[in-house]
Amino acid sequence: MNQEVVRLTSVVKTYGGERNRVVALDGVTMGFSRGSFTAVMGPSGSGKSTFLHCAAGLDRPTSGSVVLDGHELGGMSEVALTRLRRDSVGFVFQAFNLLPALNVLENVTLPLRLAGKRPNRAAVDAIIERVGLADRRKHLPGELSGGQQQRVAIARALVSRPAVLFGDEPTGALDTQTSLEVLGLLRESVRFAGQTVIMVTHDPVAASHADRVVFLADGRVADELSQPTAELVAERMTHLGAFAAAGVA
Ligand SMILES: Nc1ncnc2c1ncn2[C@@H]1O[C@H](COP(=O)(O)OP(=O)(O)OP(=O)(O)O)[C@@H](O)[C@H]1O
Repeated sequence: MNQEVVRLTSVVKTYGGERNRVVALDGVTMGFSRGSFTAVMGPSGSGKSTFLHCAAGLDRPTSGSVVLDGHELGGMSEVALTRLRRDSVGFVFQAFNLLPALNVLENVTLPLRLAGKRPNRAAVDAIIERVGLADRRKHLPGELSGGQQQRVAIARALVSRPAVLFGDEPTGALDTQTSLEVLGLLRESVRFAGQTVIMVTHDPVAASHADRVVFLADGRVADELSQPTAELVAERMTHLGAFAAAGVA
């Protein structure tokens, strides 16, 4: 089934006023099917974060439409939007954003408890097991490695069974080996649990774990790659001037 979970149509997002207008997204049209893993790449300032915020209902486009999990976000009230984000969206950031005084189990179940839902013990245990932290359930974040903390954040994002998991540089703070573990976990959640993942990254190796890479440049979709390899992704990025501009290549 190739049902779309997120669709952006002609999305424009501008910041500033008459005199200092910045066009962050300049007519982006893009769909994401259920159970797909997409990486979003592009040079610095190309609109990746803005895209993520608009697609996830954290920010409203200036014009155009965003449909998330069957809901057109345009006409929704703030309350309805908050509820939709809570029920349909999971987030994983570069910074793990765990609560330091809560243990693994408490951090993972926090979104459910905040939503007034009683956590299903078996389901929570299963997700903690899936991220490989069954023997760390009572540990505090400060007692875990960076990779383990990010795995807690992923478990927390997945526990409410979101329609989409959004990642904003989820491996940005991790070393190469730990990044691979975290990417493997995301890949697994797509392959075996049918999770939809949309991840912004600067790293061609991270992007190569996705099914598809979408390249943004100047707020527009500049290119797309299916079944990417790190080499092909790096080559496309070089074409977009990303690495040259960043002084990487
Ligand atoms: N709150 C804001 N106010 C004004 N301009 C903004 C704001 N947020 C982003 N921009 C501008 O919009 C454009 C796109 O920014 P965005 O952060 O989406 O890019 P990005 O691709 O995520 O960049 P990076 O890779 O450096 O994080 C940039 O020119 C940026 O300066």
